[in-house]
This record gives sequence, C-alpha cells and structure tokens, in this order.
Amino acid sequence: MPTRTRARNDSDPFEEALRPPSDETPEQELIRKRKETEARRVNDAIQEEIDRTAASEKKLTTIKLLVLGQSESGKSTLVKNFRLKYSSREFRQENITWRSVIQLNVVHSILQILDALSTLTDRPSTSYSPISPPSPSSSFSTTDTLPHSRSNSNVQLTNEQRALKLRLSPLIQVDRLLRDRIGTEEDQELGGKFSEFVVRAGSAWKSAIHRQPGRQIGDENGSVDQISHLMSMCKNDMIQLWNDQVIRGLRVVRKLRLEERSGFFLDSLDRVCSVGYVPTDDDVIKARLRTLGVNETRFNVVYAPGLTTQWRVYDVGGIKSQRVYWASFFDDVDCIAFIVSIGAFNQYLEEDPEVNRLADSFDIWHKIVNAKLLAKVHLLVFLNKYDLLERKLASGIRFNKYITSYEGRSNDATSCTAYIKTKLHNQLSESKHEVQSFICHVTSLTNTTSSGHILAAVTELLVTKALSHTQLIN
Ligand SMILES: Nc1nc2c(ncn2[C@@H]2O[C@H](COP(=O)(O)OP(=O)(O)OP(=O)(O)O)[C@@H](O)[C@H]2O)c(=O)[nH]1
Ligand SMILES: [Mg+2]
Repeated sequence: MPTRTRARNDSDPFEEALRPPSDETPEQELIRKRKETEARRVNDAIQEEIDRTAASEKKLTTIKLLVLGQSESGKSTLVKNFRLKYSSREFRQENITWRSVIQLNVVHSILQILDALSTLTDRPSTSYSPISPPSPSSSFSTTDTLPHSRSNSNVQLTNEQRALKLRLSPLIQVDRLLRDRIGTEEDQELGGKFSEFVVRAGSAWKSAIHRQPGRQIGDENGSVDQISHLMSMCKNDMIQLWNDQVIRGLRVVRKLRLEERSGFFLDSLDRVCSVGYVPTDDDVIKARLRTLGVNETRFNVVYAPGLTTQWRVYDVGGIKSQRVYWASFFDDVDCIAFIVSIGAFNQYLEEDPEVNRLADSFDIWHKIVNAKLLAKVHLLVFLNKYDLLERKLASGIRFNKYITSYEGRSNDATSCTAYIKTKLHNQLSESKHEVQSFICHVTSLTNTTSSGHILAAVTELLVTKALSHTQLIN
C-alpha cells in the first residue's frame, strides 16, 4: 500500500536496527540497559580525554622565545640551528635558495679586497717579492698597529696583481645581478660603498629568488645560470687573490676582518664558485644576511609521544637603531635568549666605533635584567663565538687590553669565558627583579654538531619547565 510504503521509507534504518527486539524479556532489557550505560561512560571518558588534551595542548604547547644580542652576535645563526634540528626537512628544502646569499657573501668580500687595493699606491712594478705568509699571531686584525702587516705607503702592486684586479672586474656585474635577484636594500645606517647588504624580515626574499631564477646562458652542454657561470669564470682568480699572502698581509685588507667572518667562504672558493654548487647545511648556517625588522620562525618539538610543543622564535636586528623594537616583545615571551659574541672582545661596533663590542653586550644585558617584565621569563645566555675567542687568544691578542678590569688574569679562553660569565651573573644578581631561571652555555654556533647537543638540552629544560606548570608532567 502506498501509505505503508511511505512510512517504512521515512523510518530511520539505523534506528530500526538498534531498536530492541519486540520479544525482549525484562532480564534482557536490564542487561541491555547496563551495557548501554557502561558504553556511554567509556565513550564520555574518551571524549573528556580528547577535550582535555586539546585544551591543554592549546594552552601549553606554545613556547615563545625572543633572541636578543648585538649585530653579528649570532642570533640568526641560532635560529637556523633550531630549524636544522627541529625542522630539518623545511630547512633543507631552502638550501638552494641560500646559494645566492652565499654567492653574494663571496663577491662582497672579494670586492672589498679589490676596493682596499685601489686605495694603495697603484704604481706598476715588475718585481714581485713575496713575503712569508702572515704568522698565526698576525692573522687577526686589531685596532692596534699590526706588527706583521705592511703599511699602505710602501706597497706596490705587481703587474700580475694589477691584471688580477682587472680580470675580477666582472664581479661588479655579478654583485648587481645578485642584489637584484635577492632584493637587497642599501644599509641606510651603515652606508658606505661595500656596507653589508640587508633584506627585510620575512621570507619575501626567498620567494623573490624562486620567481626570478636568473638568466640562463646556453652552450653545447646545456644551459647554466648566468651568475654561476660568471663566478666560475672568476673562480681561479679569486683563489689567487685570496691566497696572495702579500695582499692578505696588507693593513687595509686586514682591517676588513675577513678571516673572522665565517660566512664569507673565502677558504671554500673552489667548491662554492663551481657551476652546480648546492649549499650544504653547514654553508647555510654560516651564510650571513643581516636582519632588519623581526623574523618569526615556528617549529614543533615533540617532547613525548602525543606531547608536542610549538615554538615561536623571534629573531630581531641587533644594530643599535633596531633595538627600539625589542621592548614590545618583552611582555609576551616565555624565554629570552641573549647572545654575546665573546669572540668580539677586541672589536668595536660598526654603527658606533667608540664602543667595544663586549662592553656593549654588558650594557644590553644590564637593560634586559633590569626590565620590569622580566620576572615572567626564563633567561638563556649563549656565550658565542668561543672558537674565535680561542683563536684570538692563542694568536697572542691580550684580553685585558680591551677589558681592562680583567687585569693580570690568565690569557686563556677558559678563564676569560669564566670571567665574562661571572660578570653577567653579578649583573643579574644586582637586579631587583627575580627571573624564572637562568642558564648559560658556551657556544660556537657555526659548529652544528655541538650546537645540536646544546639546543637539545635547552629545549628539554624549557619544555619541562613549561609543562610542569600545566601538571601534565611532574
Ligand atoms: N666563527 C664563528 N662565526 C659565527 C659564530 N656564530 C655565528 N657566526 C657568524 O657570524 C656572522 C653573524 O651571525 P648572524 O647570526 O647573522 O648575526 P646576527 O646576530 O643575526 O646579526 P644581525 O642580524 O645583524 O643582528 C655569520 O656570518 C655567522 O656565520 C660562531 O660561533 N663562530
Ligand atoms: Mg640576524
């Protein structure tokens, strides 16, 4: 019948299947209802657990870390190490993007050397008398008179050196092409002909490189990128220039501090300037790109199965004019990582040449530990560029010459580091605010292996502290 058919079609088949049998006895009904109650209880418990986990994850899993320190202390290098450790797939996917930055690091250094040479008396000479390579003690520039360096006035470039300069002139074009590709800006503050290039924070420069892969030059073996082609053409001349001990011994060249700048790849020219060069993880860690603005990096750290913390790391520009932006982050972060370049004890700020870099770091630290909002944060200190400190002290540069309060103590890296650590600790103790915790590590952040171990220890500690508030762990 039409009416009965409609009624059967309208009924819910699912409900029908669950409906108790019409001949159910009272005992069977009781058992069924008990089972239903138990099933509901189990179901509610599962749902509750899901809700609790979701709610607690939302609350506890975000750890915000602000990275502070003067320019070139190693802030961005720290963030890159974090990414390499906890987000290695994404990190490696970008390796090729960093090639242009590394090429620009190389070209920038070579052009700086050529520019320094142009300031010399450029009289041709047929006699070429190589001097012995600079001794280890002279391989670092200081603000003092350099005992082994040649003063500018008595230098004559040989014909070969002058020809070398000429052969390297295509690098001016490469520099322009690379800057266009990356979208660098002139450094308004530092200015100067070969001042460091900067790009705005964010990943826009990475997308820009993908959008403009650069002109390809075709030959019988296929096509190559024009920049890589020009760099490989100049490769042997660049190597010759960098290996020329007379040139490297010149005061004007030594003042550039190129040996101290790990990101300038001058000892890897053969590899880095080859066509088809793909940066390694270590190359990307060492690449130098000054930060302007604030960069946010996110990654997850799995603490235990099902317990993941999301990290948000804020990397800021360290040059003096950029420091005004730091304070706005203070009330919203869980930890502050303060990077001190201990290897820069004998250097002065580029933006303020009167100020010693280590003294500047003590000054920044003083401001951080006396900030009102500090009570809420965990403080991490990285005494970075330990490798440079060791090399400089071993080469005979005296720590107490720059940090006079060090007086007659031993001129070795361990003692100097301990002294710096104590000074920072004393400044913290004198502050009227109490911090959540204070941890200090000695680092060489360009060494990814040792940095990886340190970061593992640091993240474990911070995650444990963050989670202990939530009572998910004891
Ligand atoms: N030798 C040595 N070089 C380091 C170390 N850590 C970082 N560097 C190099 O120092 C340079 C500056 O490091 P960055 O991380 O760019 O410095 P930053 O603090 O972010 O500087 P700004 O962005 O200007 O504020 C880079 O070329 C790094 O490769 C280290 O432990 N030892
Ligand atoms: Mg930076």
